[in-house]
Parts: sequence; structure tokens; C-alpha cells
Amino acid sequence: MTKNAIEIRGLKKVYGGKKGGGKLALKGIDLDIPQGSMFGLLGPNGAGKSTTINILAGLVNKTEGSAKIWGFDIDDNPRNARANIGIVPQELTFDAFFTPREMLEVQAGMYGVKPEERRTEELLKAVHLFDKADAYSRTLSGGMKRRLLIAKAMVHNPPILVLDEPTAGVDIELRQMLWEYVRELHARGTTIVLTTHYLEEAEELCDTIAIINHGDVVACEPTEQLLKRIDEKEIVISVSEKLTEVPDELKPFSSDVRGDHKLAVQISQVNANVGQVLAAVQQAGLTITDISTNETDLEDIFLQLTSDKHKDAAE
Ligand SMILES: Nc1ncnc2c1ncn2[C@@H]1O[C@H](COP(=O)(O)OP(=O)(O)OP(=O)(O)O)[C@@H](O)[C@H]1O
Repeated sequence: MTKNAIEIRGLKKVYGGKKGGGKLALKGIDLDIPQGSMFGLLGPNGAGKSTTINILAGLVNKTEGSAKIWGFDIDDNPRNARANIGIVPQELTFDAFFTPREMLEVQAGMYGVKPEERRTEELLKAVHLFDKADAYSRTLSGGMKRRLLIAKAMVHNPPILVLDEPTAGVDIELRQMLWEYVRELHARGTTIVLTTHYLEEAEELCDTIAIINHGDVVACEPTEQLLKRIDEKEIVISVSEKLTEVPDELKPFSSDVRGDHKLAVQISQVNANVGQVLAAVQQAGLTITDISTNETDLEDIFLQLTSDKHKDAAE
């Protein structure tokens, strides 16, 4: 058995445009999602997250490349591949005339789960919908529908649960409840993959984060490691002297001259601290007139990771 719950190699997707001019949504990505991980697939709108998930779910046909789910190739062994994954889609799609209980029973039937092995009531209780078991699905709130979709994805007890943007339109209280259940599943050994465009969400929940942007994986590393990069700050130091180039004393830092009187220096916990930078400025004989800092946000990280300098490191 492979140690990866999901293994993606050279996965490419072009939407439409059989005669050329289609939309390149995935550029041939590689991605390993370790068994037992809580994995975040992070990226801005249109990055290619849903396309990746939908290919794994068998809802979108890939253009090139391969994917294995729990060791089963999605082309060679689609039944086994699908049996090992549960997917909670982004869209809340329902047959409004089924009750939650019926919906889970039908889904279990579709996966060939024998009646005596079904866990309909257990699942409804787990997602706090037992009291709605026999209500029409159309009467459920958005949050209830989302929870029902999680229960639906788990009817065949798959070792991998994928949640595509699970908190879109979900209030804070419900979000906590949802995460509580997801954490519980994870503690019981389920590999969890969630897509989000909120860094905070991935940061709070995931042990590993991959960042996807314009159809490319631009980073994939343990959350802690990634956050160190995000810890990066830019200090802008204004000086009275006119600057034409970065003084020698500041060359060990990643720095550049902005205008006639400003130096911008990038620092992170791992390479320097503010004190060292200020000491270097003074050693250079410059007179500081002002200092400001810019925290790096996710948008900056995307920009950094997609620039050529960082691209090599990420690959
Ligand atoms: N059915 C489709 N036909 C044509 N283009 C599509 C289709 N589905 C997605 N795309 C395009 O492919 C790219 C990737 O979309 P995808 O939905 O995978 O991104 P995403 O990261 O999931 O974004 P979001 O966070 O908005 O869901 C986007 O440019 C999108 O417009």
C-alpha cells in the first residue's frame, strides 16, 4: 500500500477548445497527499482547485496526466478509486424531495453498502441533523445542507474525505461545528483534504498546505514551514542622505533602493531581525528619518512564489 492517499502526476486540464484556444486550467501538476494528513489546497478564485477535485471525483475528464486514489489509478481502476474517496462538492445540489435519511440510504445503495452495514443514523447524529432526518431537504438551511453533504460523502466510510470550499456561506458557529466533526474524522484516521481561499482556515486546520495559482502548484510544504515564509516583512527605511545604490552594509539582506531616500529590506524570522537591519543602516553612516513595515499577506506570497526566483525553490 502506498503511503500517499492521493498521488497526482502531470495532471493537465484544458476546458473546451478541441480545435485550440481552450482554457488551460491545470498546467500539468504533481501533488502527493500523505495518508492521515489534514491537507489544505489553497489558492485564489480560478486557480484550479475545483478542477483538481472534480477530476478525482470523476466529474471532469483530465486532458493529460494521472491520479491515484489510495493506490488505485482513476483510469485503470475507477471503481476502487471512487470507493476510497468521499467528496463534498462546492455547490449545494440536492434532490429537494428526498429527506436526509432517504438521501443517505440512496447514496449508500449506490455505493453497494449492505443495509445492515449502513450508518445512516450515526451519520445524521454526527452532523447534528438527526432531528431533521425525515424533513424534506428543501426545508433545510444552507448550513444544514452543507452538513448533510458531508454525511452523504461519508456513507461508504471512505479513508479520504475531500471538502471543496466547505465554509462558503457558512456562519461562524456552524463552521466550528463542521470543523469539530472533520477533526473527529481525522482523529479516527480519515485523510482530510480541503480547498479554501482563506489562509487562516488552512492555517488553523491543516498540517500541510499546497498553494495552487494559475493552474500550477507553487508551494507544497508543512504549514509551519510555509508560515515562516509568510512571516516575511518588508521594512522601508527613509534616510536623509540621497541613495543611488544599496550600501555594502545592507547587501547581505534582500534589499533595494526606492526613490532617492528609501531603502526597502525584506526580513523573515529565519534570516534576520529588525535590529540587525537598523544596525547595518547605521554602520553605513545613514541617518534614519522614518521607518515603516509591511506585513506579507497571502497575495504577496502568491506573487513571490510565482516570480521566477521563487519558482525554482518551490519545484
Ligand atoms: N466548465 C468549465 N469550462 C471552461 N472553463 C472552466 C470550467 N470550469 C472551470 N473553468 C476555468 O478553469 C479555471 C480553474 O477553475 P477552478 O474552478 O478549478 O478554480 P478554483 O481554484 O476552484 O476557483 P474557485 O475558488 O473560484 O472555485 C478558471 O479559469 C475557470 O474559469
